[in-house]
Amino acid sequence: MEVYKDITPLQHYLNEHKFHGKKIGLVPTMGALHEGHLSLVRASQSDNDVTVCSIYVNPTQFNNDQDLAKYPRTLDDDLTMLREVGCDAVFCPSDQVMYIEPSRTRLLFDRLDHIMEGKFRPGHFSGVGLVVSKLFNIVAPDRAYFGQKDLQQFVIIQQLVKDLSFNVELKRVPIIRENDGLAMSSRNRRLGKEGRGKAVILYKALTEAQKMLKVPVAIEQVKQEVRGMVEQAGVQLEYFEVIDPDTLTAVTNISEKNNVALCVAGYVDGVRLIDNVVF
Ligand SMILES: Nc1ncnc2c1ncn2[C@@H]1O[C@H](COP(=O)(O)OP(=O)(O)OP(=O)(O)O)[C@@H](O)[C@H]1O
Ligand SMILES: CC(C)(CO)[C@@H](O)C(=O)[O-]
Ligand code: BAL
Repeated sequence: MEVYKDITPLQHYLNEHKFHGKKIGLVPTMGALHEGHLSLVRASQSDNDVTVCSIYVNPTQFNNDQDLAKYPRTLDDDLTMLREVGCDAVFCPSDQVMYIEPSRTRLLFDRLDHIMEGKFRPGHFSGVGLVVSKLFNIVAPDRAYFGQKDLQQFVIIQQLVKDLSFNVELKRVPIIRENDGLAMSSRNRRLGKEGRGKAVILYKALTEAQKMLKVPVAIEQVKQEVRGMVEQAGVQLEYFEVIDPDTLTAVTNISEKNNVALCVAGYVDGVRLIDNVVF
């Protein structure tokens, strides 16, 4: 496996493969890898000749200094996992490589970032859009792989690709969960034993809400039940939204919709986690 910290040697490596007509898959991550990330790598491996995984904790998408400072960083273990899964190349740049000087470009996604993650993490999607654009320009992949866990991120990147004419095909990969249903997440590493026990309520609340929505019921009532369940378990609910997974618009009448996403965010002992189900 090739490991690149700088852009030019990575591009030499990629150009060689592109020259021979090889297809390139990109898996952008912030490291502290788990099975969720590896499923993205495997999806890329099955579609492409060469898979590049990027590992970069992007400061411009953090709206909270503590969240950035405490973000788990486990590069040596990450490289071992990627080697084991047979990833071809890793791009793990420093801040100096990614941002030669502080960036000034800001991206707005109109109503797409006025809700959920965008609402509660101001500036988050501007930073995501910026770093993903940089990665697309640096790697110029044929395909790029993102997890459904960050559903809003996926829809926003779809918009970015259309608006900026990036020549890349986006793939959404399903959520990988722990045995009890908790969505795998790098931030789960920050949970203590008690927090880990409480965290599963986010998934339980999503599955309960999904059951409630099988019969005609007011969405507001479902929202109240979810808030009650989550807070009863000692988890602070930030939002629970019922939306169209393709457009992110609020769903008010389930029976008229083919596709619905239930999205949740909450704080478990100070650690912010998100999850969703699409049905
Ligand atoms: N459980 C999962 N299943 C599938 N994909 C996932 C999962 N968790 C994260 N991903 C995807 O992996 C990519 C990199 O995500 P990231 O490095 O932020 O990890 P993360 O586990 O989401 O961390 P955190 O949520 O704590 O920031 C994203 O596209 C994300 O959606
Ligand atoms: C896409 C991404 C790697 C950009 O930093 C990040 O937002 C993530 O890990 O989902
Ligand atoms: N997985 C989304 C990256 C973040 O939380 O900033």
